[in-house]
Amino acid sequence: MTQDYQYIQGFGNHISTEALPGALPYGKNSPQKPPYGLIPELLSGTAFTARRHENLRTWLYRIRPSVLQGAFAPATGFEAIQSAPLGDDHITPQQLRWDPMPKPSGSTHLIQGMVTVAANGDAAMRAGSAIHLYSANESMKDEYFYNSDGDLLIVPQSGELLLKTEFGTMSVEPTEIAMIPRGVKFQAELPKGDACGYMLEIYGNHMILPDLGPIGSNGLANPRDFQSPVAAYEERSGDFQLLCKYGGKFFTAAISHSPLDVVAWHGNYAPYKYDLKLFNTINTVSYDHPDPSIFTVLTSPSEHPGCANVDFVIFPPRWMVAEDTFRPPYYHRNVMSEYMGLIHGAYDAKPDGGFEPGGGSLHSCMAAHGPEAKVFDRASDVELKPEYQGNTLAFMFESSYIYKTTAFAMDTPTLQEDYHQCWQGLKPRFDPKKP
Ligand SMILES: O=C(O)Cc1cc(O)ccc1O
Ligand SMILES: [Fe+2]
Repeated sequence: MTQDYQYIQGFGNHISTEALPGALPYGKNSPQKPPYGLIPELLSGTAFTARRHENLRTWLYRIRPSVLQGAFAPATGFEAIQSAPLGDDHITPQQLRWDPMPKPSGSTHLIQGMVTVAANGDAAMRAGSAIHLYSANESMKDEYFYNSDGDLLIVPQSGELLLKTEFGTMSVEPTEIAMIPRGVKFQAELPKGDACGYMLEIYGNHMILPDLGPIGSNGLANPRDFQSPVAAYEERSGDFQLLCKYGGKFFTAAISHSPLDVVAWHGNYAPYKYDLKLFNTINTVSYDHPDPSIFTVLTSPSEHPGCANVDFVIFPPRWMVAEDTFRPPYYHRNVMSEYMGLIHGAYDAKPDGGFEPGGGSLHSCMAAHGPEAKVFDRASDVELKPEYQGNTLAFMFESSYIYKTTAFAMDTPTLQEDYHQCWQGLKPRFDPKKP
């Protein structure tokens, strides 16, 4: 049975939470003698001087400050995790698609089970993003991890992850997503065995909810449905390892206590989770196929207003009612690069095999794509009635910057060499005599 964890509702809130009563100092951040002898520590997610509405920071009240750790040394065993800028060896304009990744053979925890598919921008410049897959079969026990290079958006495809963080514990399962902000230390346990899924590492701006414009004040992902953990701490001593990714490289430091020793915290920089089942899906009730930006859950803005560093978009269960319309996604070429994954069910542009749960596709800048040939034929002739697309949950990481793929992505046997064939049977219907 899934244990219930406690959460605080709301996106971007200034939260106060304490695992022991009175652990938060009253009315000030750094008293000389904080309650319970705790030590205040500030975790900044934006520059001190970031504009107020973008400023993210949290005060942590912990048993030991984070400086109590050994010296970092390079860590091995994480070579599959790559960071931008990637080399140019694997650049291709080709449409790419992959089968699900095989499960690891040996014992593998979450971080050991990560492999990078593509990345753009530059981690050191805090611009762009990386797309990783994970497949794990073991809980992290004596290892804790934090990422200096970006936030981690975790999209489970199978299995539960119990994310024990400095801020408290979150359980995430398929249809839910979790965000672990840059710098937050955590450990992933697997309460129900094997787990796999996708991860978006965001080097650029933190994700926010998209503006709703004429939609009005409600809709899409509603802020109240996001959940941050309540404070929880462990006091644990032993020979542990603090793993860190910094500037694209992995490092490890010895640590003789659990860094998850935060007894209370207050602030607006915190991990959160969200259940995609709660997404309020808005779509046409007349004609034509709206751009998929209508399904944006979260967006990491670039410095160019309206254009994302990277968007997280979903294709949730929904009614299709458009009249006199080719209902599947239109054929298109996009300046934005589109990586798609499938959490469960089938995707309407590629329902006939090849795009499987756990698999992925990449249509990078200007790569032609759209429904496979059979879908084109079917959707061009089908009688248009209201239709519920129930068994589906696909998603897209969509970025302004070209994704470069990794050696893994291009050499893995899961890469489908014949992907482009799915379009080649398409027969033009052009008849100059039939306007
Ligand atoms: O390429 C895709 O399948 C994603 C997508 C879906 C859609 O409904 C419209 C445009 C688009 O890029
Ligand atoms: Fe597309």
